[in-house]
Amino acid sequence: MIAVHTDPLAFSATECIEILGLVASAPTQDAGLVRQQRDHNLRRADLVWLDDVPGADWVMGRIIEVVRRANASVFMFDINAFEESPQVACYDAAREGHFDWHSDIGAGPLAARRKLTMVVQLSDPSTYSGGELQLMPGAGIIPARSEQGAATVFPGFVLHRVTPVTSGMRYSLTVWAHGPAFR
Ligand SMILES: O=C(O)CCC(=O)C(=O)O
Ligand SMILES: [Fe+2]
Repeated sequence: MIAVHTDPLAFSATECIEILGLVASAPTQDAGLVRQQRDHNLRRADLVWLDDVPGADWVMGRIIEVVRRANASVFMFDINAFEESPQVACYDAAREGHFDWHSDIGAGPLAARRKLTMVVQLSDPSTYSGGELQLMPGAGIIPARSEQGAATVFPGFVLHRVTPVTSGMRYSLTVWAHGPAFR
């Protein structure tokens, strides 16, 4: 099975800039983990839930299209819903923004139903350093593509992390697709 799929043109640079503009005026909340635990050693990022952002409906439409395409061509998982709001995270060098190794499938009622994760790179990679999304589907580490608008899609059980941002700010959009348990 291919464990990590990239759609390099999921969003255009212009669209990413538009999303960042919408999010800039929305209130943030300190990023929690699955089940709302907060462990700053594991994750440091500010979060905006896209469902709370006026004018962002079109983003969900695109997300559904990109995830459906990736699932139909690569994963063929049984997926039936997007049950959590997409989130935009900001990892800031001033806070050593990062997210240590984790998988996205958790014990909560929603997190337990996560099947696919999609992460979209919203920032121009020339505007920050560090902040690399890395995946470990097997023994080795696979770096995600970092181009603005590129989407990385992977099963929610795959270990991944974001290395500390050392300069600038990195914004990402994360969404989960849900369905019945793997079997
Ligand atoms: O920001 C990223 O690249 C990854 C975010 C992530 O892993 C998560 O929200 O679970
Ligand atoms: Fe994650």
